[in-house]
Amino acid sequence: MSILSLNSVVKRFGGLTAVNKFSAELQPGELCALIGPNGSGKTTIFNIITGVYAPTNGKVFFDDRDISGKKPNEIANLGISRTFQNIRLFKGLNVLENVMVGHHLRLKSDPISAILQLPGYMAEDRKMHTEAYELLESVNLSHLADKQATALPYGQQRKLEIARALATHPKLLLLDEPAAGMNPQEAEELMEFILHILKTFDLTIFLIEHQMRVVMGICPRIIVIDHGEQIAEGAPELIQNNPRVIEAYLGVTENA
Ligand SMILES: Nc1ncnc2c1ncn2[C@@H]1O[C@H](COP(=O)(O)OP(=O)(O)OP(=O)(O)O)[C@@H](O)[C@H]1O
Repeated sequence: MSILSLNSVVKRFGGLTAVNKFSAELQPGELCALIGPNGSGKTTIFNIITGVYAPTNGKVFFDDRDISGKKPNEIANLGISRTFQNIRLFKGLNVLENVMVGHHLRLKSDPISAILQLPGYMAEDRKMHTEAYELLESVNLSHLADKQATALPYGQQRKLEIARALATHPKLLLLDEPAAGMNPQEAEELMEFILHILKTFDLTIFLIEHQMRVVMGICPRIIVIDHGEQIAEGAPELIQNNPRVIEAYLGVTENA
């Protein structure tokens, strides 16, 4: 049974069709890439999966449940988490606190309990603190727990963003260009990091990435989109040699 299923999804912005009858299935535990030229509709697909946009047509199923057009917080609560193209860490918070913000999404106590620091809230807060630290340990970032998040080297900030997304205990993690702006050494470390969290957290990962070295290096399956339509799907060697892909994408924008 697939964990994510997109059935003939269409998204129009006025006269522009950003996504056109796009269908795809992800199996539990998969690491699958979504690639395509700039403006081909990749982020729009992530925005539809996470409820930022409702599809104009078509359906999205997660864990066999129809999530098309549901609100972002409902979808996050069902177990989908994401990172963004641009880093969105909280300035003024340290590394541990940034992860705790992710944990806060799962808090059961109401805001009044938090303001009055009632025992129930305090116990939850302590638990969250411990969990956030354990999460940092499991991704080898705990030595940075008290550092200002935005003062970290670029590659570490990217990892921290992913760690924060994991704090909500997602089943499906969407990574939007995690290697953007990374040098080869940082990209190499990111690849190891992604493989590590895939195993450790029992995840399914859907990854948008322009760095072909990263995509071809770690993703057993790749979906290619052009002008909002799926043009190819398969293992890296098949994708690399697919004439439609070469014409649409690889020959034009490959920057790895
Ligand atoms: N909110 C919006 N309103 C109008 N047009 C939009 C909106 N969001 C995206 N688009 C358009 O939809 C098309 C697909 O954009 P999208 O950002 O999904 O592409 P992408 O493949 O993620 O591109 P990139 O690789 O450059 O990030 C583009 O033509 C874009 O300009």
